[in-house]
Amino acid sequence: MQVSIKSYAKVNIFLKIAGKRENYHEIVSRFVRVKNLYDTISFTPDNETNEFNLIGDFGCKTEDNSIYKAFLELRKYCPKIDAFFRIYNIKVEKNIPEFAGLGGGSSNAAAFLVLANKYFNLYYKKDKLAKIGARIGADVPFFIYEYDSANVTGIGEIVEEFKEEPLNIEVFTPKEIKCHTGKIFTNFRNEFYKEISAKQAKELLDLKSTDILNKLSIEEANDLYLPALKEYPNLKEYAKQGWFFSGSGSSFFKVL
Ligand SMILES: C[C@@](CO)(OP(=O)(O)O)[C@H](O)COP(=O)(O)OP(=O)(O)OC[C@H]1O[C@@H](n2ccc(N)nc2=O)[C@H](O)[C@@H]1O
Ligand SMILES: Nc1ncnc2c1ncn2[C@@H]1O[C@H](COP(=O)(O)OP(=O)(O)O)[C@@H](O)[C@H]1O
Repeated sequence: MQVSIKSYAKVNIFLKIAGKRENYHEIVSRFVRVKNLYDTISFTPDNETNEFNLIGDFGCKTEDNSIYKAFLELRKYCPKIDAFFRIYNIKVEKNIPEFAGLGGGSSNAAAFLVLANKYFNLYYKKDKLAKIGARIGADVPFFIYEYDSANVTGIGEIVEEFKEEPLNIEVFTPKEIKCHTGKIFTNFRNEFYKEISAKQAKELLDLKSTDILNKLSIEEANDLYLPALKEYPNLKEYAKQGWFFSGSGSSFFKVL
């Protein structure tokens, strides 16, 4: 019986905005899993609290944790997990930095759903798990599908596998800069707003990740880079030649 799972980080090879949807923005993006950066989530049978017990080095309260939110969503479909998680802990070995544009919270929620689906023999299809996951965070559906590389559109709910050779990605996260996604989108909307055309979007979505990075500058690849730089000017110090910016930051990455 599988009792643990790797919860990978992602980077956005490119991230363009295609429009507004209420308080959110529609994205056009290539997501790639980072195979050498992951948390490990395990179910361990030594919970003596008789209540939901999440163990790990998190920067937020359990009630705000994406894994707890995923547990609450899944419990609506499968009430028996409530009793199970009074006896079992959820233990997380945390390696992915938070507020880093690496999708750690979303990845953890998705990994929990994928592991629970197997552990409890639920046999939910990926599409159903992705719909459950989308209620927790925009990037959760991508991680549910477990693709190495995918085109992600909408507000993260449309995920299409992109077949390409596996990429070896190096990530650098400036420790002292914690990027707040909401604030960066607000900057984008107020001062940097632009939309990618359907034609430009298709061109990027069809290109291999390495070709995209050879073609675009850091500013061109990620529409949130300049709004992030406005909010956190120190980011500039880390923007070395050949490095790109992931999500709403603060991580930079390059393909080795
Ligand atoms: C833009 C991405 C790309 O991967 O950035 P990172 O979080 O990885 O940096 C993600 O889709 C982010 O997803 P996630 O981090 O789940 O965003 P949320 O917490 O749901 O959103 C925080 C806030 O950012 C804004 N927001 C978020 C996503 C989106 N597509 N449009 C938005 O305008 C909204 O104001 C929202 O209230
Ligand atoms: N399991 C989790 N792991 C990491 N961060 C989490 C988790 N659950 C909730 N969060 C919260 O999510 C926010 C940052 O999300 P995260 O996914 O780590 O970064 P980013 O959105 O930059 O990719 C923070 O407020 C963090 O405390």
